[in-house]
Amino acid sequence: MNDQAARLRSRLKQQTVKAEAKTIAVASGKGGAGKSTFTINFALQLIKQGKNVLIIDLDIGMGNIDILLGVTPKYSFTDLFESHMTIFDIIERGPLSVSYIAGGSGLASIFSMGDEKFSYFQSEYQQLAKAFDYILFDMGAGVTPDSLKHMIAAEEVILVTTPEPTSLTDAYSLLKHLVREDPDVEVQVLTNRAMNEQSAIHTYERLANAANKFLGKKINHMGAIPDDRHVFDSVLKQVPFTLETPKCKASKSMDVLVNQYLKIPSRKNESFLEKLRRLVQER
Ligand SMILES: Nc1ncnc2c1ncn2[C@@H]1O[C@H](COP(=O)(O)OP(=O)(O)OP(=O)(O)O)[C@@H](O)[C@H]1O
Repeated sequence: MNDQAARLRSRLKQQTVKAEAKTIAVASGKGGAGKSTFTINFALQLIKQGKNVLIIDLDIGMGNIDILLGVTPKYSFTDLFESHMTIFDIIERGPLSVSYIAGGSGLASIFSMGDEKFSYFQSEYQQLAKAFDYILFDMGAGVTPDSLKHMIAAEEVILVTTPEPTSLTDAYSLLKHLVREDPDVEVQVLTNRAMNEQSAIHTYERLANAANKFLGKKINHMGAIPDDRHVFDSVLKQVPFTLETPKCKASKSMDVLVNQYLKIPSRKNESFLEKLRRLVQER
């Protein structure tokens, strides 16, 4: 066990009984909507509010959380299963000590893995859920049967879309799949790269009206992040924009968004692990 893993474990031991982490899947229909950029900056804003946050990159093969964080991951979930490392051994740390795990193919195959591996995963994940307040899954773009199950196992899906019609159409298509899989899925829409507030509201309303009319589904608006040149610049520098330019338009909107988000009461029925277990049994 390395030093970092030992420190994480000891932090866990010092904690008294604490509610389990809220597991959130951040997804988008179309690639490039800003899902990874949002995930990182959302995590950092939550950390600034005193929360412990872990990001798990599930964008297999195309994951770019590490690049955006400027971190080179040594391990991934594959090492958990193949090399029998513990979950705390494979966690990397980024800015503001944000925790990060590269998903690798290890976690993607969760719905087809054997009982022994799944049972090991459950016991390790249980520890994660006790050590963190939020666990954010950065989902890959596109839809597979396994990624859909993964998303509905999460307590909430944050659906990132831009105002572009192609992004909205793909977001609706993902929503349709999610609702088919689980009509009760909790969805928060994040409008990214909005030119102004009106455009953000219009984008959300188009999606919400279609969801209501054709799927009978109510979705929520989490908020909007404007299109901001500082976001692009921060990606080039590999420094998250909320750290690089905390006063820019996009950072200010993240402040508002996170403050509002933390006021929403959690609607927890079933934990991620409970739901995952149920979905694995149904396979
Ligand atoms: N609010 C914004 N303002 C300006 N540019 C933005 C904004 N959000 C994202 N971008 C730009 O869009 C690019 C793509 O963002 P990001 O990598 O987060 O998308 P993604 O949805 O995770 O893509 P993929 O699914 O393909 O991994 C970023 O590199 C950044 O330059």
